Amino acid sequence: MAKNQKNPSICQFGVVRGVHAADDSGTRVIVSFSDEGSAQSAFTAFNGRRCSQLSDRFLHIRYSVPRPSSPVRDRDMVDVSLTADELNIPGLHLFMDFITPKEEEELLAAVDSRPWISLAKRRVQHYGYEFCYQTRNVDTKKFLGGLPSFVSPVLERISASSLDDAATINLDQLTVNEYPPGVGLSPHIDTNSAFEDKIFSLSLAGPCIMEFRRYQGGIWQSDPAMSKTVHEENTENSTNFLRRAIYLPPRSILLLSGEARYAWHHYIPHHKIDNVKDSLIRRASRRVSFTLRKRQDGKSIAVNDVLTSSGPRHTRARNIDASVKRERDAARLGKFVVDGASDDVSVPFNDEPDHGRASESEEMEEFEGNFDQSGGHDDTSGVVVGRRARDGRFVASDTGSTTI
Ligand SMILES: O=C(O)CCC(=O)C(=O)O
Ligand SMILES: [Fe+2]
Repeated sequence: MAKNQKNPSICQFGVVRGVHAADDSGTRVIVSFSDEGSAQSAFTAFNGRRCSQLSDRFLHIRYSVPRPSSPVRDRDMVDVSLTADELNIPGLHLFMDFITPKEEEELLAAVDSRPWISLAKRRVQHYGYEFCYQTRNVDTKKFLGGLPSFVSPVLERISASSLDDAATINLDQLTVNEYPPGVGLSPHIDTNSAFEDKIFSLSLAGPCIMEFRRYQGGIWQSDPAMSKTVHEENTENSTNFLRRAIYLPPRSILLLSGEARYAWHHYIPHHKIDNVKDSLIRRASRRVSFTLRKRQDGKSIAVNDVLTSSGPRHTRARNIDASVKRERDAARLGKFVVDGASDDVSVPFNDEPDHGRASESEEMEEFEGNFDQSGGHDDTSGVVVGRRARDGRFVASDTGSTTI
């Protein structure tokens, strides 16, 4: 903005560290000052005023300030892996481009032509068996019929894949989840007694990251002879856990089995933007996932399946028969033996976001939110919008300027 009589120059308010387009619309620009006072002065001078160089149109300005990084924020950061090898959780596999873009389109069209069930924050569809969110179990009385034909190509590909004994898995339950940007899933382990070992999750339409937590004290043993006494503990309040995260691009399929399925809680952070290898990647206008599972046939017994009580943050362990469970699980799956913690105590499955610490991506989301308020939402899903500098500041991808 040139200096003239009507419009002062932005440079007169302080050191400008960068000016760059906020998006492709050509109507929004980000000006980065070296300090907040300068931004505040520029805001006061320009906001709501006409701009002669823009045909006397009004300027609408908002500004954001990076939060200082704190120990809490550092703790919140977790490196996001791009491959299962890098993530290094036994039993977890990620296959890129499992389906083609055309197949993805067809799957989305198929579910969009069918009725969605609206939960608090996201929409779902169930096929095969209905999943009950109160009990976190399938309702065996509600057999909805075989899986629909639109999912057959996916099932065939799973069977034909090199996955361990994939051909023998008769997947019979499908949950379709649709997540708007900013909506994730709380930490949980899919109920043991409801589903068999292998759980597949196909990502469509947009990316997200999935995080994993393994509470300390547990060791995964494939040798049943190494059985130990299992004590119960509510892991919900424990902060003593390992964390890992992996990036799930659209058209990839994730397989959780063994340790990954039983010993690690998985969840999707409630982010609009994910920090992946120091790139900030915007979530799409939606992410749709197909979670494919095999219902337990009732012969296997699992214990400590967690039921959600009336309060969202309370869990209740259903102790069926720990010794039977240990034997069966050991024989069938290997054993997750825990010193001082039960193996299947899950944080309740609910649809509400975690109201915990703000994550470093959420800081960026506040910034992002400011632009959303000023209108003109563009769906630049999966687009790298910038990167996170070591000192915690957001750096835009095109100019390298620090935004305010
Ligand atoms: O959306 C996903 O990929 C995961 C869904 C999930 O974890 C579940 O339905 O249990
Ligand atoms: Fe799950």
